[in-house]
Amino acid sequence: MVTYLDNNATTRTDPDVLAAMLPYLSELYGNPSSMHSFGGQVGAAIETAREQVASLLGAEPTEIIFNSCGSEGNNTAIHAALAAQPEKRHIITTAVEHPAILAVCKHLEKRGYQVTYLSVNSRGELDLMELEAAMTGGTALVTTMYANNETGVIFPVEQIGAIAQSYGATYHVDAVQAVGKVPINLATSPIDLLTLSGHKLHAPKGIGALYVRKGFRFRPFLLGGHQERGRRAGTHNVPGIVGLGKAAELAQIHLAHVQREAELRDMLEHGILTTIPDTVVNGGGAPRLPNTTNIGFKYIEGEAILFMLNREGICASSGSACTSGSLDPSHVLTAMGLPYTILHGSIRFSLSRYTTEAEIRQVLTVMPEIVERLRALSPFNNDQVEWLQERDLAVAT
Ligand SMILES: Cc1ncc(COP(=O)(O)O)c(C=O)c1O
Ligand code: FES
Repeated sequence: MVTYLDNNATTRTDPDVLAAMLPYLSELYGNPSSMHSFGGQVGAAIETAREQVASLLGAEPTEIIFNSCGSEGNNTAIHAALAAQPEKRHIITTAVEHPAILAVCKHLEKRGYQVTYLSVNSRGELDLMELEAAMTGGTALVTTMYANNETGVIFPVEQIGAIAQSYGATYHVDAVQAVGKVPINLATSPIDLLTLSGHKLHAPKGIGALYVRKGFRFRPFLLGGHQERGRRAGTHNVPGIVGLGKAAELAQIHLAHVQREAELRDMLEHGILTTIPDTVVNGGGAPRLPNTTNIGFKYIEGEAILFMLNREGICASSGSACTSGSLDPSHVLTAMGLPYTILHGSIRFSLSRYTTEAEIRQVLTVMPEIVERLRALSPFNNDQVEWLQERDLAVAT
């Protein structure tokens, strides 16, 4: 068994979710769009799932569109917001978004759109004055994450939405990391569009949903059949949808106990910071998700720590799974203006409701020795540490 502390990359499918899905992978294989009642009974299960997801978000079932993943939700939301106000050609986003937002924005810049990338401070927080200053009558869309996948830092979405609304811009929130970890009530919020992804909340991979506020002039992204009331073509992923519904129901129950995850996360942070010198929690001073910690270990490479942890059966990450194939430092930590040694020596632990105290103790037992060994081996000998400290100072100013 592994000690799995990479839940922001993906989560284990809850056994109850799997059990709810199984009939739809076997005997209940009908197509919900068919005229016969064999397919129709499957349609009823989809509507139950829609209610379950809506309930977790404080939304109405008709405001939920099922799709394939968070990336699809983000692409669709940007497309829909621009189509709703085609005369407006300006988008505001942040420098720390997931690639499923940033890559779309880069693409749109090539197509003539103007994109503003809001900066963050060293704690990963936005400056709402910078947002206000960037807003114009030509701003079609403000799109920000709810919580950052690498640091867990939470953005003030209600305030951002109020500003967007006052300029007549659509507000989209990438809530892939937030749903199931913090309470969300869309009934009373200025959010127009919101993305979620099943595999981050104990449903399987390949299922997601987009919330579209009632009355929003929505244009579909995938064209074809009339599924999802003409808003997303493609035969329904019935088992995935049923699983997402069950996962949403369980997440709602779990939200009441999420404090336990925060306590284990704090225990991990505190243990590392007090036993290992030259360590820092990235985004530590900001409001954060209860399950995430991103810790910088100065003078060593994050990848080397991950390698050593892996040999102990411990799964962590150096950032988002999408970009971890590259050795470039994280764009999120870079945007926070962190010094060179932290940029290269940071790793993320992300917990879930399955995380146990014994697992946290295991990490706390092995970590000091791993860091000590790597620092002893580090090409940054003491002279270079001094050189790096100078470089950090130069970068920080
Ligand atoms: C903040 C954020 N947005 C979007 C995504 C993409 O979700 P999916 O993997 O379902 O496409 C992720 C997943 O890593 C994420 O963390
Ligand atoms: S989709 Fe986000 S890390 Fe891969």
